[in-house]
Amino acid sequence: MATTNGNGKAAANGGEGRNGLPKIHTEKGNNSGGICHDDSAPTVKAQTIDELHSLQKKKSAPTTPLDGTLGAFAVVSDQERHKQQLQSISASLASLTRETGPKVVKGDPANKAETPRITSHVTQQHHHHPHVAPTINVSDSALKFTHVLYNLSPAELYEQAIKYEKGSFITSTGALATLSGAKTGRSPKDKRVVRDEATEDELWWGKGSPNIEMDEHTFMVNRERAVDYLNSLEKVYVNDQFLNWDPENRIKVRIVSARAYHSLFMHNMCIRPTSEELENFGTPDFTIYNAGQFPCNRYTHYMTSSTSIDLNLARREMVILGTQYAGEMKKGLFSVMHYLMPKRQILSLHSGCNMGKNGDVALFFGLSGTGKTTLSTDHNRYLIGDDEHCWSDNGVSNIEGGCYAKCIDLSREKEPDIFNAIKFGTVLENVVFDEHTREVDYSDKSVTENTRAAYPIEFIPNAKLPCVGPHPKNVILLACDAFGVLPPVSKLNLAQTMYHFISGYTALVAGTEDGIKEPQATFSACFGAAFIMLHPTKYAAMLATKMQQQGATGWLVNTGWSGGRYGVGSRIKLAYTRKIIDAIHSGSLLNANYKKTDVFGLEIPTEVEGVPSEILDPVNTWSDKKAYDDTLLKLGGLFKKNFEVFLNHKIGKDNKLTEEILAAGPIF
Ligand SMILES: Nc1ncnc2c1ncn2[C@@H]1O[C@H](COP(=O)(O)OP(=O)(O)O)[C@@H](O)[C@H]1O
Ligand SMILES: C=C(OP(=O)(O)O)C(=O)O
Ligand SMILES: [Ca+2]
Ligand SMILES: [Mn+2]
Repeated sequence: MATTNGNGKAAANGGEGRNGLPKIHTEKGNNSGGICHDDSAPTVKAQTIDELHSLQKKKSAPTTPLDGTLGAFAVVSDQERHKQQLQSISASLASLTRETGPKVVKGDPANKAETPRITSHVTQQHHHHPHVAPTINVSDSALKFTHVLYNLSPAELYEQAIKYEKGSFITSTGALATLSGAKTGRSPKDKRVVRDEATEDELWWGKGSPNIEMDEHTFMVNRERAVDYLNSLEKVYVNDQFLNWDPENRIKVRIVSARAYHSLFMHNMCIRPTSEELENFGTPDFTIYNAGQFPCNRYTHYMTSSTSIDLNLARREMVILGTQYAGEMKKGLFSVMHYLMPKRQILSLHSGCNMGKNGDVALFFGLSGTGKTTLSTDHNRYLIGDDEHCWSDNGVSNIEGGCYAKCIDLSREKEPDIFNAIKFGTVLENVVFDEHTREVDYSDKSVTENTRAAYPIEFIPNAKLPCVGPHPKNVILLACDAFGVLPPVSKLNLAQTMYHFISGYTALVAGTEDGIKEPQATFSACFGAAFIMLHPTKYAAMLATKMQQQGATGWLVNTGWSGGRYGVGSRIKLAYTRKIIDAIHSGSLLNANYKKTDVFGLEIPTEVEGVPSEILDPVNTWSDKKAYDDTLLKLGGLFKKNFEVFLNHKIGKDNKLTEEILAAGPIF
């Protein structure tokens, strides 16, 4: 027998121990006879290493109790349920051009000890036949098993990601750092929606619409491509989860994906079923096939790149090819809700939402990066959700079960709740970290500026669970104005609220891209045109009705520049914006003194507690007054031009409101 010393050299095990030192003789009993006892506890009862390992894991408790007289019945129905579950998954993965669905089996193929529990072969009559004789309808793909990793836990998904997915690491706070591949943001130009008999009349098509058409056949081509890709893999991840905390309007979603990263992302972002709800899940209302590693075929009709995100409302399916950016899944499902909910007279909102101790609810509308997540995550208020909500006759409900925060320049001081939510279970996308300590450098943009964290909403200490609340009292429109001419806060009347809601203004800043020398205005109807499915005026009319009914107040908050445009002035301090938001919540801003601005005709307060009064009217902060006037008129012109397409649209049935909205824009 030989031991190895610190230098990797074998040391003779005679009178010398490690490093050639004499062996330590313990005093225990008289018979120690030169043997070193470093552990006096009884030894583990295992004959082999495998046996030892098997002691580590105990079976998860079954959700159906197996006791008493119901025992036999429960066992049968449990088994039956598992069989139905697998058949349902096999049906999801079925090729529609060949005879059979894939044989699916639960569990990791790497765990050889796990014998296939039930196999399911969708369209074949007999289920247990290990040797399928190939027929003319069966290709080789039908001969293999597709292993299904079904609703794995975060710990299991961590292990999968770290073992099998390059770029997966545990950070110093326990989050799972991942890479989303070549795409680090959404690809709106690659979104396609099936235009059929029903949707051609229902949906918003044409100029300005996010819905770029494709036909049913092309969808099926891409669907088959995704399904074949997924079935060609050794294993796929399947998540069965819910959307919408309003129990009457809950939607069951199934996400089939090839990466543990995607599975954990959706685990965090959707509503997590209890094990009992999962047992009785049944057939999903909507299914995503995420084959993001596999490109679409550019010879396919309607395809203009190797990325395609395809929505088929009739089939209740979405196919993702050629992008691994996880945000496509959550925002894709949001589009689906933007279609389904208005059909039920429920307004879907691209907004954050929180509630004060007294039950006052605020909505935060805004485009990407304007502050929905940051400002709805407020230590003094209950978080209902950071991004997607429904407003029904009963109040508001979050669509999701998690948050998706931007991480660029994240700091513990400025955003403590988000910072602390980045722990075990959280997916951290595209961040850079120290290779040894695994401490994340949130200022590093080497991979992308759009670094993100996805965490379950309960990681925020004052989350409101269940994520529902009463009718909103304040509707806050966030615009990150890189021109620096919009006031930090303005109080809006209903017509102005609708005008700005339909306009959906924010600005993209220049600097990161070559050639762009000045900030670019973006107008995105309903502060989320990329996700709406109906014409913007449909959502606007619903919002107007609801705000009128509830007497909610509209506000426009500029979270962008002050004291000059981008490059000259600076971004309004988050601390000031928070003070402004506090004053809106408390009601103190409602009763402040106001004056009206030129051009946009906005009501601005003369004082807000904790905010220097001189910044409240942007003209005061510009040293070059001529430049201010020119920039203000320039932005006013951009608003006017953008609104032209809405001039011949009526907002709901109310002629008077429509006229008021048209008059609520800039006047010069
Ligand atoms: N005055 C401000 N108000 C809001 N956010 C600000 C402000 N100044 C800087 N920020 C930063 O802007 C970003 C807003 O992003 P986020 O809240 O994720 O937007 P959204 O959820 O609307 O996409 C955060 O990184 C935040 O730290
Ligand atoms: C995830 C997104 O949402 P947001 O930036 O609004 O948080 C997105 O637009 O891709
Ligand atoms: Ca029709
Ligand atoms: Mn957000």
